[in-house]
Amino acid sequence: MSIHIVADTKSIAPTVLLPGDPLRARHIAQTYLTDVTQYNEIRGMFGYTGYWQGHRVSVQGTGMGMPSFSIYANELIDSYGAKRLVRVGTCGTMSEKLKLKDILIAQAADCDSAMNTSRFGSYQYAPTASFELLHRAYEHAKAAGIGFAVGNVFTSDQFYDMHGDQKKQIAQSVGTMAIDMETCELYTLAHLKGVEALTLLTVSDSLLTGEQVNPKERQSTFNAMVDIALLTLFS
Ligand SMILES: O=P(O)(O)O[C@H]1O[C@H](CO)[C@@H](O)[C@H]1O
Ligand SMILES: O=c1cc[nH]c(=O)[nH]1
Repeated sequence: MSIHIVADTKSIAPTVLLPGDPLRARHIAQTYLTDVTQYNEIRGMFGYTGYWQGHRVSVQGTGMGMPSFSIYANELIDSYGAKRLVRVGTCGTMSEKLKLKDILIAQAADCDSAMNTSRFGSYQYAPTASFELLHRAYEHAKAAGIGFAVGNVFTSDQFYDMHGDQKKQIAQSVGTMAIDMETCELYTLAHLKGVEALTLLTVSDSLLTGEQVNPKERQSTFNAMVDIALLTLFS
């Protein structure tokens, strides 16, 4: 048991999928897993454990932003023994190479959050994915013939940012492809705690054109990302 996840120690698998939206956690559990049990409902941040093709896996909603994400990732690792964490999220594209509904396999995360400044001071740490998971995700995405790219994500503290245009320009100048709000914390914690981590992000909107995936289409595009995540983890 931990403060924000109230579950038996053994009720969470060592491999955990992490969507921001707890309803996406429920969708993944209902669509992909068998023998599912719901282990958490504290604060509506649903968590489930079940089996995918015989492999035990959990899926835990994390909320939006690094502070919320960090609470769930810390507790999953420290109190429940999570060893492989894969974020299955959404992002806004900032690159012509990454279209609506494509998937970004995030190799590293830029960040404007104060969390790593408070950890590392002026040392500019580079939060990166686990190479092995990244490499497997790349192979599976290529074999699936889906639209995807491997590149950096900018993890921002602010969805509505008065300096958003300026930050977008900086991100684009260094080839960073998309924006989310959690990956920097996932990759940092994974390195600090010696576990494996990867982020896959479906492009839900474009910072270039203002287009958005409509809610009906969202589910099927999320499914392509979850397929890649599960194949990456278990085959
Ligand atoms: O769809 P999720 O996984 O929540 O990810 C993205 O969506 C939220 C913003 O709308 C942020 O959490 C961002 O990272
Ligand atoms: O963090 C996010 C996620 C999706 N789209 C955005 O513009 N930002």
